[in-house]
Amino acid sequence: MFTSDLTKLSVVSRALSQCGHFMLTEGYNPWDSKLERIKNTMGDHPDYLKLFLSTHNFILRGDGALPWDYRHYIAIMAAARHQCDYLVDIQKEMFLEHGGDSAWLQGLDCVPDKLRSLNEINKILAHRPWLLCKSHIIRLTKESNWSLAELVHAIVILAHFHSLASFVFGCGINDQDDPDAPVNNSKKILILGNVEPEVRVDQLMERMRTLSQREEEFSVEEQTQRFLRVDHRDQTIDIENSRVLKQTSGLGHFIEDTEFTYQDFQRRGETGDFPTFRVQDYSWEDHGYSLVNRLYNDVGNLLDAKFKKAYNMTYYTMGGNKDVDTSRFRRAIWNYIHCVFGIRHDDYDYGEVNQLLERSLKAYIKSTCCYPERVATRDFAQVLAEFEHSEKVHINLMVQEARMQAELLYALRVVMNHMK
Ligand SMILES: CC(C)C[C@H](N)C(=O)O
Repeated sequence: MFTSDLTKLSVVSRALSQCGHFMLTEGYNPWDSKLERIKNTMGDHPDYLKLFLSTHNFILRGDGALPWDYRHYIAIMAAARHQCDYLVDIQKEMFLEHGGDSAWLQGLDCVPDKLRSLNEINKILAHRPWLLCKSHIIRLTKESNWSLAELVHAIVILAHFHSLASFVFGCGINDQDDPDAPVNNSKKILILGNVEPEVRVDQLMERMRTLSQREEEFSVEEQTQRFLRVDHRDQTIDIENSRVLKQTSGLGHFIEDTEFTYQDFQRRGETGDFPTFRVQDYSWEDHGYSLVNRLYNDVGNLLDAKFKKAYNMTYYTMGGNKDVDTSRFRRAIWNYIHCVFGIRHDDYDYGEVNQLLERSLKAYIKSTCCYPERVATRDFAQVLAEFEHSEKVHINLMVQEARMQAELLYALRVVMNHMK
């Protein structure tokens, strides 16, 4: 074993012992060997890992409205939406270990109606969270007997496992043993076509410097156009994604309506039915955080710490360069992820996204967020050739957290409207 591996292992075990607080459940070790891959990959970023484990253990093991078998089954439903057999297998084991009825593992037809009724919001939150509306909440609470506390717990588990599936596929954890592994009987097609870097790291750093010296102001109209253009220029990303073979998932019994997938923001704009979500009107800090804390113990604090860490984390490095202020690059990534889910930060100049994120990086990020099951291990290896491995993992952590926050923002805004 190399010294760097040993160092990594010791930070991972330190992080684990520090969050033991949530793990002390009699005779229970949630970290079976399969989860080693996630821990080792996240172990590049030990401060983040610690916060991730605290939340993960809390939503599965801590105080909360839902019984344990429900928690694991909901996790299975969420991971199955993205065909993530790696996470589904782990959660199936845990479901059985905690007294779950093995008949339920035959599929949604065999679970109580209450659990099955979550299928609709699982699907919507995973692929088109902007479609969620009050009537979904009313149906679940009135017809299917969900209390709001139970429902918010379920929503947090769903969002957590959808975004964890993004991390698992984005970092190539699902098929780590064989990068060309056939997934669900079909061969993955690489999302990144030509992977020659379009922008070299030194050019990128130069662009960041230029942007930070600039003091241009744009009209509101121009700002809106820039937001709309971010994704418009990259319509081909979706076309390429739709070319990827339709997979016949072996997990189809845990989900319904398998054809329902992400729909591009731009196309949504054309129908005009779903306006942009403006963070100024409903933000995590001012609204989501306190609402989730109110309905589900203190989970808001855990989530908040994790979001902040993922957003602010920096080592001031970029592809072998030191002392680099990377904040503009990281902000462009975070805001681009929100943008693909139709979320806009009014005070941000979206022109920066197109200047700082090359097309292949956008394709990789968008696919990891919206179609994680189509991302192959080779995509991780090939994207951003000049960057360090740990920097690519860092980007995947941002994908995971920004995506989770986007899902929660849509869901919690609807819950708030329902409570008015
Ligand atoms: C995503 C990476 C380029 C982040 C960079 N290594 C930093 O420390 O800020």
